[in-house]
Amino acid sequence: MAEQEKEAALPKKENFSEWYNDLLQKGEIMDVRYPVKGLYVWYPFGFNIRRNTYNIMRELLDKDHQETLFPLLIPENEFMKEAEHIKGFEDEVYWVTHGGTSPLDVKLALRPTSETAIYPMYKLWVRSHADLPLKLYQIVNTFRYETKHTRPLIRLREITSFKEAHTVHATWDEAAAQVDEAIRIYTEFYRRLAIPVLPSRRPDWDKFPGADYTIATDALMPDGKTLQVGTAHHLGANFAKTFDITYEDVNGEQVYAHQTCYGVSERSVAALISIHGDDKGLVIPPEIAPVQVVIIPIIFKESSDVLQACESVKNKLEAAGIRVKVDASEDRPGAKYYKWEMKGVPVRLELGPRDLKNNAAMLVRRDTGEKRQVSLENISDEVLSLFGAVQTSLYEKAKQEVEERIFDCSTHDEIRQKITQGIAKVFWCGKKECGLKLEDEIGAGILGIPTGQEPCKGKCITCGTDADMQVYVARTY
Ligand SMILES: Nc1ncnc2c1ncn2[C@@H]1O[C@H](COS(=O)(=O)NC(=O)[C@@H](N)CS)[C@@H](O)[C@H]1O
Ligand SMILES: [Zn+2]
Repeated sequence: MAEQEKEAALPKKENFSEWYNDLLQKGEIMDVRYPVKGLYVWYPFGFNIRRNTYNIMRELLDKDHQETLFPLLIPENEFMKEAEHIKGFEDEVYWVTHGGTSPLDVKLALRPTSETAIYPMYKLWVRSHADLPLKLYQIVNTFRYETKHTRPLIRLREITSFKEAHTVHATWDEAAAQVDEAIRIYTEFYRRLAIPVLPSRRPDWDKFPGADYTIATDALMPDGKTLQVGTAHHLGANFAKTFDITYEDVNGEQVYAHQTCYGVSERSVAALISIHGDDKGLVIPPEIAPVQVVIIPIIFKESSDVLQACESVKNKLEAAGIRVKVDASEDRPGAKYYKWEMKGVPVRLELGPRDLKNNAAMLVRRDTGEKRQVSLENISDEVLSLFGAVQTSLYEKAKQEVEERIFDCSTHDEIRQKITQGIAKVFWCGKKECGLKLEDEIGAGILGIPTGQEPCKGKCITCGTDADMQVYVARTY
């Protein structure tokens, strides 16, 4: 990568938008200079974070899903089969109309999501109840001609890391259970990234096109807006009827299957950068950090024994499976601290001649800045247990920040005021006109009905009749 040119300092995190955009560059996550709007380029360091992040997703899914890969191009006749789905995507889909200079007889959609690529094949693959449940996923790029403000990692026109799972079940209830399982998997996936998420059922007017209902997981970003970081949809038999996906049940009857689909994108990386980062730059949870420990030799005149000691500590840590780097470059130690703090390396070890004598090092924790002398005796165990402590501390800190920014509100003014900081919880009777009226009143959306909510009693904020649920209201990305 080009030398760290002397550039302006990273903006303070409280100027979240500028901080975020600048950090993508300074943290070598994504280069936004690609000459097509909404398309961005992963730096190798950022791509390494993406790889570690999606390895966790694969670990969780591979327990009872299988990964596969479907074509990118979808023929118009397939894409246009499911009416709701078309309505939801017709303004966003990119079309390929030519092969070379010859026009195609059937124009081809670039997948915005893959239902209409996969389900014609599911029709061929699903024959009997013995084939069910079928649980496949793929991690691909998808294309959506987003007309709202595009943003790297948050709203792209080429979604580079679209993990989409598509499952087929014998009954509506089994598909419903799978939607719950998908949300459980996402909640665990985000816990591993030290990100607390809020699962909620989207209001019907906000569900996925062609779905019976949608449950989403939202993360609360530092600017008080929520980011939809994962969604699970119960598709009922809607697509099965459109694509004729039936199976022979135990009585030899042909029965329509019931389906789900659930997706996560690189918004997962956007959320971890945004929630854990600070004024010095990235703070990366150890499990997904490309470099987990950086060793900085503190060299005076004589250097070989210090460098040797750094190398032996590196070998020791690597033997314990830790991703380590010794920065023996010509930079001053201070410049090195700045660089690796910007890149969010969880642990720094400073090793000088004095430390050699005591077989010790100065250990600096990136997330809290805490510095302490540690013995090099069992440095690997020390560092590994510290990783656990950092993970827990990042998660607890983020969880507390969310809990402090969910507010019970009973008036429109209160909601308007509180959603500048976070999420409002208001009573709603569940009637659509009340919900839409509320959204118009405050100029923000009903995020959803929190899943697993305790029964509660109150008055609908719009019509004043009895309400037994409180919904989240928030500004969203
Ligand atoms: N333009 C975009 N840029 C980045 N991420 C996006 C974009 N659009 C959607 N996402 C992410 O992708 C997830 C799944 O997208 S979705 O439309 O909600 N659902 C589907 O497409 C279903 N087929 C499940 S895979 C969303 O929850 C959101 O986190
Ligand atoms: Zn009402």
